[in-house]
Amino acid sequence: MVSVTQHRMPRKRTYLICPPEHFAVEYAINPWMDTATPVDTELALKQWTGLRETLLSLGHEVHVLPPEPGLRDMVFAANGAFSVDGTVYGARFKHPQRTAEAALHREFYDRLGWRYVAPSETNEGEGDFAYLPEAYGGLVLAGYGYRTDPAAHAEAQEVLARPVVSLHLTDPRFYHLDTALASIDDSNIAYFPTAFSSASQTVLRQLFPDAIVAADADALAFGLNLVSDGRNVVLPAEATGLAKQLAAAGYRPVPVELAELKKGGGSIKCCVAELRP
Ligand SMILES: CN(C)C(=N)NCCC[C@H](N)C(=O)O
Repeated sequence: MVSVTQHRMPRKRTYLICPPEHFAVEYAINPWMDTATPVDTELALKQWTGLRETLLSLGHEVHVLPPEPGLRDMVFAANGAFSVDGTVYGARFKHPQRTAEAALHREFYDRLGWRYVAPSETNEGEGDFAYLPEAYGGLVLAGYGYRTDPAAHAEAQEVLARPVVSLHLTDPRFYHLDTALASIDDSNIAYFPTAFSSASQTVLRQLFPDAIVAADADALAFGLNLVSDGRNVVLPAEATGLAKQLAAAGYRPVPVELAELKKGGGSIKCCVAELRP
């Protein structure tokens, strides 16, 4: 019998998502992508619609970015920017196949009237940046090793005026921070230690002694590619062990099936950008 120690309070969020109407695997820029494996775009769209309905049913505000023909990975909306307190640090994609997405995200924030800062350094938005508003007065965690250049961490710190902690990703299967680490509420995280260098593991242990540590099977099921409102944790249905750990810690796991998008190397969090006014 699991004892729940705490009742977690949700906080209403605003999200940006983009339908996988043009999703396909026509190039391979991460170890999960295989151009020989066919993609069922209709199934991807059906699963994505389930994700959208789940976010709405939890009471969140959801904006939809129109997809652009030819931009196969645009469904992974989290990579388009990173915002904190109404300031948007724009993305600059590493791979040319995704470069054009950044301007479409910029247009979205311009329409909202948010302050948008164009980056000089390569960075893939919320794929490699996470924000914890109540940790240490407001802390940014940032990944590097595969996509985002460490120089972008210093740039983000200047733009967002929040301390940025650099974390070194060392396993190519976990090529973005959000494949290996997630904020589960405003001050705590869940993560998969062995995706990080041993020095970064030490830093994470020091900063987050109460973190939930994911097992290999859940991390490989992209279990950490989750979206949490502080109580409801929307995570891939395959990550059953992590769901149990979260429930034991007082969170409410909300499993969602999104397996078709895993063929592109992403899951729930990759599809959901959080807008922080
Ligand atoms: C959690 N992840 C990895 C993301 N935040 N984004 C997914 C990007 C997938 C895309 N094919 C790419 O390789 O860029």
